[in-house]
Amino acid sequence: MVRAWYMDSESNDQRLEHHRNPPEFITMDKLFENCGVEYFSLNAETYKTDGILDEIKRKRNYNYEDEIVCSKERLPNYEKTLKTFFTEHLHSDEEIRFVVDGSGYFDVRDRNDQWIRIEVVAGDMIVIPKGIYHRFTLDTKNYIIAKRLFCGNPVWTAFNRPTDDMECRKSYLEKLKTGFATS
Ligand SMILES: CSCCC(=O)C(=O)O
Ligand SMILES: [Fe+2]
Repeated sequence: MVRAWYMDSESNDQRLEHHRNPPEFITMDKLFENCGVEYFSLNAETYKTDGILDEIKRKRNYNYEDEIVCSKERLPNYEKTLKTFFTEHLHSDEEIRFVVDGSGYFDVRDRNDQWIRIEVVAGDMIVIPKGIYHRFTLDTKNYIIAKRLFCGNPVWTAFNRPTDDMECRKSYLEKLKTGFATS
């Protein structure tokens, strides 16, 4: 079961859970309403044949797919790349990740600029909207494999905060006011 919670403001080890005291969880429905992050629960054992991932890809036009392995042995420039992932940034396209093995945390800024930590494990798929500030970290197990989906030719460019003049940022802020359309 996917979990998401508001983070404390401690700056110790980013790989720890960082709950507030007492913990404050948020459901995936509320997360979508709050900041437009979408969540799909898939079956990591059967996704190749059960048709659910295929249907999401078809409906949303995700015609590009590859796989990223984050582990000390297999991620090129391990330390540096993880640092880049954890630097607060946004993209001009959605960031779509489907976890097939391992686990990690996606942190997103809610509409009040508070960090929400989303714990992802095998079977979890999240869609981080374009223009939202976010970051990623491994947890203490230091291992995740995720499929990266994309509409068209992938662009992974990260724009570090602050980058508030970008069109995608402005349209994201507009959606915060008008609401996120359900797909
Ligand atoms: C779980 S995917 C690893 C992180 C990543 O690809 C990203 O932040 O862009
Ligand atoms: Fe990102």
